[in-house]
Amino acid sequence: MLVNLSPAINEQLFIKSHYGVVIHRDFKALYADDNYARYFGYQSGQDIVSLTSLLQLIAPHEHESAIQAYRAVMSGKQQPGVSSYKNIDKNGNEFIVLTVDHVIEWQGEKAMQITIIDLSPHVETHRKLQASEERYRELVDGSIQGILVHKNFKPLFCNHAYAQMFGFEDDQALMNINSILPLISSIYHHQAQQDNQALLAGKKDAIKTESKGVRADGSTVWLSVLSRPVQWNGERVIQVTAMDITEQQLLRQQLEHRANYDGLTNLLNRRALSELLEKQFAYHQIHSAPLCCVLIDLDNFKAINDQYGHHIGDKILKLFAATSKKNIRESDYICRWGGEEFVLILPNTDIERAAFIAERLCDAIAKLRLPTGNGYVNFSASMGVSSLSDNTSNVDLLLSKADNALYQAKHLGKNRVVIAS
Ligand SMILES: Nc1nc2c(ncn2[C@@H]2O[C@H](COP(=O)(O)OP(=O)(O)OP(=O)(O)O)[C@@H](O)[C@H]2O)c(=O)[nH]1
Repeated sequence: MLVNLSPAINEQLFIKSHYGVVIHRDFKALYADDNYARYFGYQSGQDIVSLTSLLQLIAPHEHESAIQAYRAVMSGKQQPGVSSYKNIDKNGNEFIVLTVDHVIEWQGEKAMQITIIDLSPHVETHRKLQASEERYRELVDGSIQGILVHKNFKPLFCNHAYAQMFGFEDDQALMNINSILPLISSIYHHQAQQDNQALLAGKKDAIKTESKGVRADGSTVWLSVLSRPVQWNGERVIQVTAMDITEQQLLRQQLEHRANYDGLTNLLNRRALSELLEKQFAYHQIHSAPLCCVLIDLDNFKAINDQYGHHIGDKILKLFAATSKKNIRESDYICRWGGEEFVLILPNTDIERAAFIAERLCDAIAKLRLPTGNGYVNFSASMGVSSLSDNTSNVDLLLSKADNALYQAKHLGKNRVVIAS
């Protein structure tokens, strides 16, 4: 396009412009406005006109392409257009400008008019955005909460805390994996997939869960997780915020264990068994299924304690517990009822079978020999067996029937099993 412009019009048009304009022939400036001059650190357009060559303002490695483009456009081989150049100001600082070329007539001859557009406001905005992204990154990286963004479990972003929580060397190592599903314990996969779909479909705003994670070395980590949908490069994806609650979880498990298990024998304690017995009793009554209970009392325990000491008494209690566990099924329950008294619960077991199990345990106990500092010690147990029948209306009755049978076993000479009548 050939545009005719007089120097006066040029002056009026460009002097207050946000663009800088230069007109040149073979890179010798014929005219430059003050804006153009200022981009390059000069005072006025006249300073540019005084330069030997405009190539001084272009990065040396771009000289050749600038010259070729000039020749092609001036000869009509190439249409004038928009390009970007790396320019150099008076102080040697490099900056990138957008240039728009026009072929014009200047004082009767063709010349090249270049309008340069100052990209610095955009560059500044970009720089500020980058700075704010860096601040965000610092904030996120400084967070003790693990933060991860994923799309259908493919990681898009994660902070140091998240990578560390899962035992990765750094966040990049975690970002290299294709899916975070292997970092979730398999029993939680189905739930994780359902939650992911519900969040992406907008059925839920956020989901808070506790889940078990698998670290890079295969060990487990307990997490409190908040998942919510976020926009990420124009896409709806999931942001996960996770807290490592392994310590709290272990503490909770320990407290739960302490509340339900006896500290010495690690058998269920009386409180836990009372609850369990109520449930079993109701279930077996409803389903008319056989349920038996065996009350067990170690014989002459006071004498053992007196003769060998309390610590040997404790060892016997532990040995009894271990032996009992070996002699019952997984579905049976053994509990320390108190002192040297124990209760065995045998679900879905009729009285004949229960008597057989009790006899077998009684024999096994009687055969045990515990070494002490003063030779070996033998011990025995007496047992009373009761079963759920039509006239057993509650748990207490089931236990008291077993207790009566146990009393008879003691009365008959101990180290024996008596079945409640
Ligand atoms: N070592 C030890 N002894 C305990 C523990 N709990 C209860 N005992 C003791 O168990 C003994 C039970 O004594 P008794 O109730 O008289 O019964 P026994 O000596 O076994 O007599 P029989 O039941 O008639 O055979 C008491 O001396 C309690 O101190 C315990 O945790 N460890």
